[in-house]
Amino acid sequence: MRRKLVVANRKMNGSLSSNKAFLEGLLAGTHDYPNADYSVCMPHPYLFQAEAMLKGSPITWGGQNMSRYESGAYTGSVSPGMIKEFGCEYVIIGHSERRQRGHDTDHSIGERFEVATKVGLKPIFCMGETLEEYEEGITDVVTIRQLNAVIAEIGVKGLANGVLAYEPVWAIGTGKAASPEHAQNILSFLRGHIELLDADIAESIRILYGGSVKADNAAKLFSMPDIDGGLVGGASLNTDEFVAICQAASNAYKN
Ligand SMILES: O=C(CO)COP(=O)(O)O
Repeated sequence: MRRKLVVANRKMNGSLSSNKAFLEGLLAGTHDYPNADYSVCMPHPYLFQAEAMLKGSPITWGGQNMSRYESGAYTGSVSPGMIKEFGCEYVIIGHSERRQRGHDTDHSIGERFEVATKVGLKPIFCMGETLEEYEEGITDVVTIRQLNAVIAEIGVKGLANGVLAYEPVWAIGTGKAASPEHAQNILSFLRGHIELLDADIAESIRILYGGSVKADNAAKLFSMPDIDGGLVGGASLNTDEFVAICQAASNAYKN
């Protein structure tokens, strides 16, 4: 059975003092829920703080994006190696908030997946359809296009170095999570696609759901067989709510 993974995507939120309170609360609050994995993706300036507070604990940390280049004249960008130097386990790539503003394309995200793994980071690769695409009924076409762009870059076996996340754009920050059945259908479809290429990778890879995951819907979402955890935005800004989501993940594994 795959262990559930719950990742906080704190987006562009926090401060040294509020992060400290959150991380302390998370360390204490998840102590009794050892049956799932937890990670916190912070804005780059706070990675040093995450490392200082979480090193040696079961909770890992990660970045929210990175350049696809190793170094050079890219003002304002942060390289994979820099993120790795702060002890990160993960880096989010392909988030819709970056795709939508035209920063990231299917191809450049595939490249990021590859360079992240080269420095030992595990990419959390996000896919998902817009509301228009959902209403058109082409969620499968869109997510497979996004997934195939990464597979084209790294090969199906390369997926083993990362985590996948299905995040329908219409569910992000709206309070309208996908139904557990819809999320399960899409995750099962994506896993089935991978299975055609490599059954072992399909069986072992973790696929998360993201989009308005809250304390009150987490247990139902995590009870679905193909949902291996959550990528949590807004609810990760409230320590108690995020800990409740972690508890749901830990309980789902035990059940
Ligand atoms: O974008 C998300 C995580 O990456 C989800 O955000 P919300 O949980 O705020 O909907």
